[in-house]
Amino acid sequence: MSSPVHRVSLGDTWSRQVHPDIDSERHAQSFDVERLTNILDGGAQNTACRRRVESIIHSDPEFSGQDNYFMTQNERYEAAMRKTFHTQMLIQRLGWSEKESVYAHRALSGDTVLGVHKIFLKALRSLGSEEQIAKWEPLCKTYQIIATYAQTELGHGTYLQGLETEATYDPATQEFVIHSPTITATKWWPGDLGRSATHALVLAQLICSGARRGMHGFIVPIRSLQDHTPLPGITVGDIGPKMNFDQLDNGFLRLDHVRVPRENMLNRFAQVLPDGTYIKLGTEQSNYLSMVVTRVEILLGEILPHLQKACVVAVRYSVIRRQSRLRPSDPEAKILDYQTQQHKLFPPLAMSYAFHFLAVSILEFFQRSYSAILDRDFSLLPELHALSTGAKAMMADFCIQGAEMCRRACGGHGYSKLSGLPSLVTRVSASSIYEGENTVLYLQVARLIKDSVHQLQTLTQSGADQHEAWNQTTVIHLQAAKAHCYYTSVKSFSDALQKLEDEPAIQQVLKRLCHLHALHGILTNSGDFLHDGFLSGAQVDMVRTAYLDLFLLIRKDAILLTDAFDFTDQCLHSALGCYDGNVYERLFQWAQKSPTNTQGNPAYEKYIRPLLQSWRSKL
Ligand SMILES: CCCCCCCCCC(=O)SCCNC(=O)CCNC(=O)[C@H](O)C(C)(C)COP(=O)(O)OP(=O)(O)OC[C@H]1O[C@@H](n2cnc3c(N)ncnc32)[C@H](O)[C@@H]1OP(=O)(O)O
Ligand SMILES: Cc1cc2nc3c(=O)[nH]c(=O)nc-3n(C[C@H](O)[C@H](O)[C@H](O)COP(=O)(O)OP(=O)(O)OC[C@H]3O[C@@H](n4cnc5c(N)ncnc54)[C@H](O)[C@@H]3O)c2cc1C
Repeated sequence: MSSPVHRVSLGDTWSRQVHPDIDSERHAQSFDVERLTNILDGGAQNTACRRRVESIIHSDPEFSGQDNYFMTQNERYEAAMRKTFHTQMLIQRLGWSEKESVYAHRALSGDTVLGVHKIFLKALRSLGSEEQIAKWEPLCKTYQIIATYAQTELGHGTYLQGLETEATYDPATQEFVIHSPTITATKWWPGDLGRSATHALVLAQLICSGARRGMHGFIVPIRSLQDHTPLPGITVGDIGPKMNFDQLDNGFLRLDHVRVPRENMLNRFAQVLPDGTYIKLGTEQSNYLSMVVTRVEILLGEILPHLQKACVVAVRYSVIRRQSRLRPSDPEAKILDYQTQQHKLFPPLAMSYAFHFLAVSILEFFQRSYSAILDRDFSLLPELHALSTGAKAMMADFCIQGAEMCRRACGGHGYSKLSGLPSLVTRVSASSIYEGENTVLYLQVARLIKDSVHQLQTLTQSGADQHEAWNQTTVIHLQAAKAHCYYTSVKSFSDALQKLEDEPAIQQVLKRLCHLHALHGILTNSGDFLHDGFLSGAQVDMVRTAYLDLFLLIRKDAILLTDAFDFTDQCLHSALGCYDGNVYERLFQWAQKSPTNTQGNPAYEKYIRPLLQSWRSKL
């Protein structure tokens, strides 16, 4: 079967010939892959639009990422900035919409920068007044300024009430004096801050009329728009090498009594009048809204694609890799035919779909409730906060675990950067931390849950201090929150399947994944189900049997289920995961490009040759 006509191949020697071992997996199609792709995209028009964008991106050498694996941090940053620049030029020249720029980001596998500039823009729209949006939004959208979101400090990331950066109002000049009073007040981590941003939304403790008013956002110029040098009172730089995100200049920022006009405090939910009078227009947590917005948006845009791509690479590789024999008389087996390999890969594959439908349902809830919240009707904010924090924590956890399982399922070649899997694992690993550390976010959800409350009440009634009682029950709260979040992922998957009545073949295939996802959740937590008598041992055995029986049905559709994500080979950037399955030829050819093979051996003359000769000196 030839590649689908829309597919943008790597265009190298092996793209023209599909390996028979993967070709055979695409012959007996039990469902229409193209229709499933359309469902994942939210409609056939979106699929067509996405592919047009991908075709433009992949046909332009400016966007090539083929040398990424061999680059230094500096080279990665410059290459990512080049792609970001050219993407912005394309958007301006072709008049691309927000949707098309999202598709461009996907095509480039997030190998761009200025992502936090977009977070600044969302925070401006959430926390800024209409006047402030009217002033700063055009400057942002046309990149007349480059902004970052500077909340986390060296000393605090989770506990926002502990942030030390101060914004003291001076009624004499109607300015805020923004200052980093201690070393731990240094802003630390904000993306695009280290070398790119000209402005920062600095989250600081507001002090006015002699009182501390909590965390508010202040737009602070940090670099000259003429020559990009730091402005007076600003110390700024890059925080150094990280586990991944090499292309991103996460930075540090110290402010030495930097003055900004009163109009630079984002004032949708609070105002400071010229005389310093503070007027609260929202709740204590209104200024936390920007984090809710980002948590909802990164589910589909940043976190989930890493798991989906890891599944595509590992499943495709698992029908090419043959190792050992199922029976002595058989040819070597495709490793995907081993039950243990299915046990490694099918739960993450099922999660890749479950989390897609969960994230879509949360995005829909967000779109229904956001405008009301902006109008200061906060009735839906607690639910939105609980949903977004729970989903972000759970999806981050399972995408990290699942991507790592996919990497380990590919043996030695999964350890090679050329597989694309180590980069997926180390990049998605950040998602358990950014936009809120997972444990802390789960505990935000746990406020909703019965058993843990019972324990809390027992402790409080026995005289324990309320805060100590909370701390002494947080492990059980965490378990309850995780169970609750997993349940919501099964429920939203099941609800989504109800809407597929007119696609029976797709509904049936996805129903198997939904059942697998649910049964996997029970099996990995069977102790809890046995503990409170919800299931007997015999019933857990039935769960295991049903779980393993599903493998046989899912196995025949596995390649098609990964094809449906419709990632291009360039986007996967993997010698193991290309559509055509020619793994070994690509691994060998890509390795030749490594500088270790093209720049000679610097150690030979200095060390290897003397070492090889050293025995002579003993004679
Ligand atoms: C290339 C792109 C790469 C991907 C993007 C990377 C970008 C990364 C950007 C960042 O990382 S920005 C920094 C993100 N930092 C955080 O998310 C900080 C996490 N910490 C918090 O969210 C809060 O400090 C925490 C919820 C942990 C505690 O809040 P509080 O210290 O105010 O105390 P508390 O837990 O008692 O919450 C007080 C009330 O606020 C409510 N609340 C807390 N957070 C809220 C929220 N976000 N929205 C609405 N309500 C919220 C909370 O439910 C509670 O309501 P109730 O009293 O009615 O129960
Ligand atoms: C790649 C990346 C990009 C980032 N980008 C940005 C950005 O653009 N802008 C920005 O402002 N920040 C950014 N951050 C910072 C990020 O938001 C913080 O690191 C995150 O909020 C966690 O805070 P922390 O690092 O201080 O960890 P801590 O809060 O110190 O957490 C450390 C440990 O303490 C535990 N802990 C903390 N509080 C509690 C509690 N109340 N109860 C129980 N346990 C607790 C946590 O569970 C965790 O195990 C980024 C971080 C990364 C890794």
